[in-house]
Amino acid sequence: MALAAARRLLLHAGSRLGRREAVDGARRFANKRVLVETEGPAVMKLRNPPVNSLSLECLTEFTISLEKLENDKSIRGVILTSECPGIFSAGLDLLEMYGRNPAHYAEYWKNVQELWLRLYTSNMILVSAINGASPAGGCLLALCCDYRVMADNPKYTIGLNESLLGIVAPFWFKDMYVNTIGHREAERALQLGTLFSPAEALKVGVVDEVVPEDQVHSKARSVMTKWLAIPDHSRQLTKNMMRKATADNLIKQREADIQNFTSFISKDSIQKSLHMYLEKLKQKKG
Ligand SMILES: CC/C=C\CCC/C=C/C(=O)SCCNC(=O)CCNC(=O)[C@H](O)C(C)(C)COP(=O)(O)OP(=O)(O)OC[C@H]1O[C@@H](n2cnc3c(N)ncnc32)[C@H](O)[C@@H]1OP(=O)(O)O
Repeated sequence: MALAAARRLLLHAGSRLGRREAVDGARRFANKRVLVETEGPAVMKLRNPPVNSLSLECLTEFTISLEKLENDKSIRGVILTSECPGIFSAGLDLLEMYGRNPAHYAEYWKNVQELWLRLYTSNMILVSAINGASPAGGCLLALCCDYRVMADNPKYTIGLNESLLGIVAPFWFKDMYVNTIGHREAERALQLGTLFSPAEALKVGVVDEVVPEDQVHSKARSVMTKWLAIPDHSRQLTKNMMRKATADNLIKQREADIQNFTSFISKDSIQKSLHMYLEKLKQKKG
């Protein structure tokens, strides 16, 4: 209830801010964690430092920004990228899944589902400019896009690495992975929790193109120009034909998926795995 009210407030605040910035001449709107520029091809920048983890607030602001873009009929495509140096997104926020209560887990998961459904079934053209590390939920965001351009920096990796954390990618993450890289590659990468270098990601099909780091944005823009040349109605119907079954698979069992996530993540053994993983992240800093 409190979260729904917060969402309404954010939506209201977001649209006020959007109007004010538009009056200033810069066609952009922003909330704290997502900046959207609508001059030229629309660009959505995640800015939730240090690592663009998808906290509940970040998910909410992302979903609201997307909703606003979908409602603006002049926007046909969006480039998704990051403002955090070296990080596209560290994925779901581990602190939303660790040490909380079942009601929180359920609320969080509902918002993860919501963002995924909106992104994956968006009528807009989505191109990701992957300018940094993109594990798990970060990879999920990229996989929702129609085209993925990644920076050629071997320090940046991408993939669904959930099994390394002692957790399991849900069936709809898996479905999208299979749709993108095929069953055999997905089966292997999911079990091993593979984080692919840009070159490997290109080879296996996790990304469509790898370019020098300073060209990621210009390449994403030129890809967008090419896609914008296709009539919307035929592209949208085709996208819908390709993606509907995968989205419907979640839509028909959303509540059961929330229950499943909540009971899985609440288990002592899973909480212990997450604790160990968080400790490992801390120790890495030394
Ligand atoms: C039935 C279904 C059940 C479950 C399904 C759940 C599906 C889950 C999907 C997910 O997305 S889980 C998240 C997976 N993400 C990761 O494994 C990434 C972990 N992070 C990293 O590998 C690195 O942080 C990095 C993204 C490569 C960046 O490295 P860098 O050296 O630049 O930063 P550092 O590691 O020092 O991190 C800074 C700071 O941020 C915290 N952090 C990192 N990732 C997350 C995260 N995903 N959530 C929350 N917090 C995160 C990290 O602990 C550091 O915090 P500190 O400064 O307080 O120590």
